[in-house]
Amino acid sequence: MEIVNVLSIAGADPTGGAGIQADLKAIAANGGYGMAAVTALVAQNTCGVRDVHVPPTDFLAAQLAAVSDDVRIDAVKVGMLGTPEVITTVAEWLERTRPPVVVIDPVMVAASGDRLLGAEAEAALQRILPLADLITPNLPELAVIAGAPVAETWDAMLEQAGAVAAQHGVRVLAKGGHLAGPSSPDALVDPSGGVVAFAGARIATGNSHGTGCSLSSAVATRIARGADWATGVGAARAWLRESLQASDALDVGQGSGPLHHFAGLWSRGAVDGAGGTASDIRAEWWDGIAEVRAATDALPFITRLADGSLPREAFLAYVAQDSLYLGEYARVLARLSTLAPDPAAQRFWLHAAQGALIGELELHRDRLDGAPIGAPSPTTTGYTNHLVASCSDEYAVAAAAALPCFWMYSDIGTRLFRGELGERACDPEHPYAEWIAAYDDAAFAADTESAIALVTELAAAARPDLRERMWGAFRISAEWEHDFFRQTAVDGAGSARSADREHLVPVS
Ligand SMILES: Nc1ncnc2c1ncn2[C@@H]1O[C@H](COP(=O)(O)OP(=O)(O)OP(=O)(O)O)[C@@H](O)[C@H]1O
Ligand SMILES: Cc1ncc(COP(=O)(O)O)c(N)n1
Repeated sequence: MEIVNVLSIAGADPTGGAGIQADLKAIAANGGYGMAAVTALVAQNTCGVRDVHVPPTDFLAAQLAAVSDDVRIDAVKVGMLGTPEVITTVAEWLERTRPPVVVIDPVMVAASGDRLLGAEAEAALQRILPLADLITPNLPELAVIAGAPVAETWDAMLEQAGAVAAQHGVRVLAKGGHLAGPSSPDALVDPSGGVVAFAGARIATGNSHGTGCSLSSAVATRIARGADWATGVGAARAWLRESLQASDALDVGQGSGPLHHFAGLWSRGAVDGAGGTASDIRAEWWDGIAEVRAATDALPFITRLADGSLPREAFLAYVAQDSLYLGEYARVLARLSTLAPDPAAQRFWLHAAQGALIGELELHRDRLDGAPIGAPSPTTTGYTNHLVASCSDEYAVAAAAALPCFWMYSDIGTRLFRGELGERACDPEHPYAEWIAAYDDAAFAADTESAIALVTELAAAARPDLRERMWGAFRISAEWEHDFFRQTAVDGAGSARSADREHLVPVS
């Protein structure tokens, strides 16, 4: 989905709880790109308003033109307007630019009781309201617009909202935050009289500075993203309630503190869980198994494969276990294909499963000449059991478990072929020259890159707990890769499990 651009036209709150500062946070938290043109600078904090400076309206007009001359605007939220001149400036700009979504929060009085709209501007407000798709008055603001006493009951609130909606031809979200009682319901009323009620228990907190600003920005963003009005208001309210519920976790000021705009996002992992990009994860995971890789390089099986001194029996024992392993690995890869959520990943794993089966057949037929393979060793069984068990977790974990087989094998194979693990490996007379050459398979290298990209992209998009399980499964598989190479490299000093020693050929 295209990221929507949402412009707030409102006053400023240097403590960040209301006005444009709250709007920008609310827009971001609800999935939009936030922009702000400032109508008034307000010297305020959580305890109250100290001073208001309204810059010349020419300058406001210049800000608005600077935005609309350059940027596609998907929605506008209008907050504090302050003076009749500001109202006229914004109204003229709205008439000229006709943004697709306009939400006006007719801010008049701060929660602290300080006026944010001059009495003389209340009349001018009537001019701008019809330019809105939705207005979001609280009860005192609704009363001023309706020219009636403040509604004290839900029914009175609905009646006033209905009258205002019909008079100005706009939807009205009448906010019940100021109603007495244990609930804080809102009502979305359209000009033809339709009402959608939103119930909600009142949240016990003294920190509700900026709820109105934040709600109207959230609704504008949700609508710009394609929600219908009832759904958009519902989603914005759900987010607001979550943020209000968490507001006591902040420690901002002595008075009525702000909402915790990002409480939900943070708890779902956007900050501490941010694990970086796929390429960060690639580097981190590869570094994370550096010790296992170094230990694998140093195994007698690898060093003696490289220098050509590996006994034939040990080599064949390895081939037999590898063949057994690949048969099971192919099943795991095929299972990954059935778990994959998209066709590209589904195809990739199926292709990899087929590659593993072909590898198994070739090993069996060409290297072992059809001789009996025997049973899987405890190490082979342990490794494949780990892969199978990972398939009982989420797809991403199973995919992470399958990765070291590609990655470590391809890495060792390439370095072996290039002589980086011993120059003798480059000698055409090397007893395993043909085997070593087969390691340098471009198609396997390409598949390895695809597997790394697939898994690290999954990890980058994963929730923190899932990413941690992925890393755990990956790390354990890397250990098994090491053990798998080690099992045929027993030097008689008990470096492998005794059961492995019994049916594998020691190298010494
Ligand atoms: N204590 C509360 N518990 C649950 N919801 C609340 C509470 N206070 C306000 N709300 C909700 O917050 C939104 C804003 O309502 P409110 O009536 O407070 O508007 P407002 O007065 O314009 O806000 P502001 O505090 O920014 O001036 C509404 O959706 C309302 O239902
Ligand atoms: C710039 C600006 N705009 C709006 C409000 C209203 O918010 P609240 O009623 O929560 O103080 C505010 N205090 N400051």
